[in-house]
Amino acid sequence: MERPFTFINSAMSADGKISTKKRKQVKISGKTDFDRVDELRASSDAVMVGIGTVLADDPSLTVKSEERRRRRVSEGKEENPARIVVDSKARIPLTADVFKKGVGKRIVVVSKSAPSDKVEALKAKADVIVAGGEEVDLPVMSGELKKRGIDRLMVEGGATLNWAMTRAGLVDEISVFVGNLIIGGKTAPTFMDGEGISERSEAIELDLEKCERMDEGVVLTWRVRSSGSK
Ligand SMILES: NC(=O)C1=CN([C@@H]2O[C@H](COP(=O)(O)OP(=O)(O)OC[C@H]3O[C@@H](n4cnc5c(N)ncnc54)[C@H](O)[C@@H]3O)[C@@H](O)[C@H]2O)C=CC1
Ligand SMILES: Nc1nc(O)c(N)c(N[C@@H]2O[C@H](COP(=O)(O)O)[C@@H](O)[C@H]2O)n1
Repeated sequence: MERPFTFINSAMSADGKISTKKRKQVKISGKTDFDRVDELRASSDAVMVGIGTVLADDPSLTVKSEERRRRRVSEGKEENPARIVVDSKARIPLTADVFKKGVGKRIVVVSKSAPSDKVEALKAKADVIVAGGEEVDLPVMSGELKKRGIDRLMVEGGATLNWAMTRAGLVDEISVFVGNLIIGGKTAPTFMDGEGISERSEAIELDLEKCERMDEGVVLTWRVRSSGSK
């Protein structure tokens, strides 16, 4: 099934953590990197996060630069890319910032196990896609997004969704800002959590595309070697 070109962008500490042991958001990126991320959002058709990120950070996922929002409008697009939350059980609060802030489409992807009253309530705020039985079926979701005209999809975490999307062969490219700090803590989320591998042969292979020094850190861009067919 056809799917969007999909890339993950994240910011991690030098020891691979993306937030604290209390799952509290930390500023890892510097000013230049936040600007790079804003451009990535502005040039995408959609920005996606998992429900864990919404519950932890309550992000708005909007394009911050007014100039970039204007550019999108001059190209016939909405000010912000579609904002997508992967949320099997429809746990997203109706008051989440992703609904409150900025103009543009919202999509919540739930599974059949989501309570129907909450799904109905969400329909007033977002386009609701149902994919999968217990948890969201990510390949089905990707196909549905493509059908809705999403050709370029940016995934902004968190740890569980990054792993699940990559393991499912749905990710083409990964960029990660590695900042000049150590967070530590064995329970702090890492760039990719999920189930992980037991053997080297199960590893997801990458090809390094670019390595640039930025702010007080570095941005690494990788191609995923054997991602699923588009
Ligand atoms: N530094 C950075 O760039 C970023 C850091 N974060 C941090 O990441 C943490 C949140 O990460 P997580 O708790 O791992 O949550 P997450 O944002 O990865 O969401 C995971 C949830 O998605 C749902 N889900 C639905 N279908 C799924 C499927 N098929 N496979 C996997 N998950 C599915 C599940 O409920 C799962 O618990 C927060 O602490 C946040 O601050 C989040 C985004 C970016
Ligand atoms: N790129 C990047 N660098 C950091 O240092 C970060 N802490 C994050 N966090 C991500 O940004 C989201 C916030 O988005 P809004 O500003 O609310 O639009 C947050 O949820 C993380 O996904 N990213």
